[in-house]
Amino acid sequence: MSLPIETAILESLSRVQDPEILRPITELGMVGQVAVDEAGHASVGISLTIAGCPAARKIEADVTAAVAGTPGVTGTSIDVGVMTSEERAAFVKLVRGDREARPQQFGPDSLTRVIAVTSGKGGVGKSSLTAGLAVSLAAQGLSVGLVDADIFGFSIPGIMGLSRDGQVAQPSRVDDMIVPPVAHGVKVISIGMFLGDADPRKTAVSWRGPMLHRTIEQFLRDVWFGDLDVLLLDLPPGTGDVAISVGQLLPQAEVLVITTPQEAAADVAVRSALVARQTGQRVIGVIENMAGLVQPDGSIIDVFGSGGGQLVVERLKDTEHPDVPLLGSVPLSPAFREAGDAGDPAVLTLPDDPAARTVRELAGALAVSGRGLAGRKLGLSVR
Ligand SMILES: Nc1ncnc2c1ncn2[C@@H]1O[C@H](COP(=O)(O)OP(=O)(O)OP(=O)(O)O)[C@@H](O)[C@H]1O
Repeated sequence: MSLPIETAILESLSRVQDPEILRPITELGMVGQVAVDEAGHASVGISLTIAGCPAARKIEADVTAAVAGTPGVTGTSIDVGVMTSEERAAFVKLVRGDREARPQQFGPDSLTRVIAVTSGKGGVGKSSLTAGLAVSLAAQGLSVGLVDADIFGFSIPGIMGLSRDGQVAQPSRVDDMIVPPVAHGVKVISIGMFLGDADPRKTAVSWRGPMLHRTIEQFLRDVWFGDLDVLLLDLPPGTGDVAISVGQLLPQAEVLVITTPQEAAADVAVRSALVARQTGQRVIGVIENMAGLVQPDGSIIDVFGSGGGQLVVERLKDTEHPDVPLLGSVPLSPAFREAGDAGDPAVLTLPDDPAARTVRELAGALAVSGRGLAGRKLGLSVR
């Protein structure tokens, strides 16, 4: 016996996801009346959270395609409306859960693995590798968030393709819930998204410590990330206020240290790792970036020398921390840089590029290394 056509339409709509929340619109209270006349013409009502929300056009197009593609439907009319304030409040509660019961999204009891990426010097490729790891982890099916905590030097929107010609994607606001834009399957938040109409290429953020702390706190508290497998943070280079705030707010975070092969970069990278340790965070390894450039004839030029990654590892090892692995060495690659500058992460667009391949392999190793559940509260109770 075939399903009533209205049920079949709902079944089709259950495969339409809200592009920011990443859940089916049928679960989010966004589908209203579904009616089909005798000729097979379907009329479907959908309710969006706010008028003109960035995701609206995509939702409408996906709904139209899903309804039109349902067997038996001969025509479609989609009625797009906006939720009432009560419906919106119910939506926020459904998505975010009871806020009072869960005030801190990434507290020590959270099951999300938090990885902060640090470096000593600027320009060593920390943001590029953080973005590459995030995109690769998402491509492996994990639910991934990315916080650009490099407030003064934010570059994540550009690398993730969320900033084009001075226009940065904005988060949606549903009541007091801030919904981050999604790029390449990763939920991304950056101070660059809160500059209003200002062109981020010509705008500087110059804040002192308390303001920086509040911003990071707000990113972690008020931005809705949903249940993440992994949250990556792109820290500013060095050992400043943000690194200390992140250490205080996320003492359970694991820390990845990025360095170049130069000794001068290695020295400062060690210092930023030591600050992370002082706040209780665990250094899970070192990645050397901008290592040997492979020439067309197969020979390798060590533009930035060699050995910096190993040097950082040796200096971070002591009796209390005997295992600090050198997780990998990412070669210099002009194509990797061009892809990042264009906002098209090389890990997706350049499968054979040696740098992109190494970053994907590093993400694969991180995904299986997990931080484990030993010694952690799981929030379970015996009834
Ligand atoms: N392996 C690589 N090969 C070639 N270019 C690279 C590589 N890694 C990064 N780059 C390029 O180097 C430049 C600096 O990288 P990125 O912005 O990621 O550094 P950063 O350490 O985050 O700097 P800052 O902390 O100062 O923002 C970018 O143009 C990036 O595309």
